[in-house]
Amino acid sequence: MEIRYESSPREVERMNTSELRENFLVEQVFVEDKIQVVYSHYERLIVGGAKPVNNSLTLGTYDALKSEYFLERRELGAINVGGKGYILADGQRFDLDKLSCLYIGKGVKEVVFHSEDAGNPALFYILSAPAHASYPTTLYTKEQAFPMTIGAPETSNHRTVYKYIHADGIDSCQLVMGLTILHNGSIWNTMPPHVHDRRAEIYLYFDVDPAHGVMHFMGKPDETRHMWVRNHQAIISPPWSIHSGAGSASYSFIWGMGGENKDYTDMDFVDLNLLR
Ligand SMILES: O=C[C@H](O)[C@@H](O)CC(=O)C(=O)O
Ligand SMILES: [Zn+2]
Repeated sequence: MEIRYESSPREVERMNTSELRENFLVEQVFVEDKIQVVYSHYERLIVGGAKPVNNSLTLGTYDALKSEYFLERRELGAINVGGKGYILADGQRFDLDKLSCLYIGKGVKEVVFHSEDAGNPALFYILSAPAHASYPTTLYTKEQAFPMTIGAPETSNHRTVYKYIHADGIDSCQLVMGLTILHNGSIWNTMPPHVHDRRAEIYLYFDVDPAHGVMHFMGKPDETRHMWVRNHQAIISPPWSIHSGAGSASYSFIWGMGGENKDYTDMDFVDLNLLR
């Protein structure tokens, strides 16, 4: 498991492209027949992916956690961005079509990821946060996820937001998770941008055409930086940073957070005149 430490706004101001990418971009989330994870010291979020193809994949624990099993002191959300699959949580089976989300609570000892069809494997995106209590393991399909359409074609940010794990959705300790689908022809996510110093956020870009990409913007609103991001890559966004992107074509992304509250609407919007 790779460990990523925090960087201060002062450090980020001085980073060049490769330093920004080393600190904030996760280049490979899905590796065939592996569970791949990165431990971020921002809110101690663990981000990663499980891509079972020829075998099922069991979520083991990691040295850095000093725990008997992964979810001993953690909770986890998994969203499938690939073909049909299922997850066994202590033996109980949950089927996940593309864009279904499974929340797995603290205390579940065995988590196993399966694909239905090796020819079209499931891609389980994983986000996990420390947890102090156990909430029920719960599945939401995309249809259950409170779709909300925002933005407009005129501003190239027309998009539908699906909220799965949050204050009014699936219960959790601190994990918040959902996804956003850009409408055809719209390219901007989270524009106008916002910050929420109470929560760190992690993005996974998906359904990005391989011939295209997304320019992702981060940094303090008056000190922005950018990174070119491809399909199935993740971005770690510090609490003080904006997180926004413009694609060379439409795309989708999963957003997930941990921190002080689970209130999706708690965002401090940035006046576009103040961006630098
Ligand atoms: O804090 C919330 C997250 O940044 C995302 O929900 C924003 C988003 O999906 C969007 O505006 O497109
Ligand atoms: Zn946000």
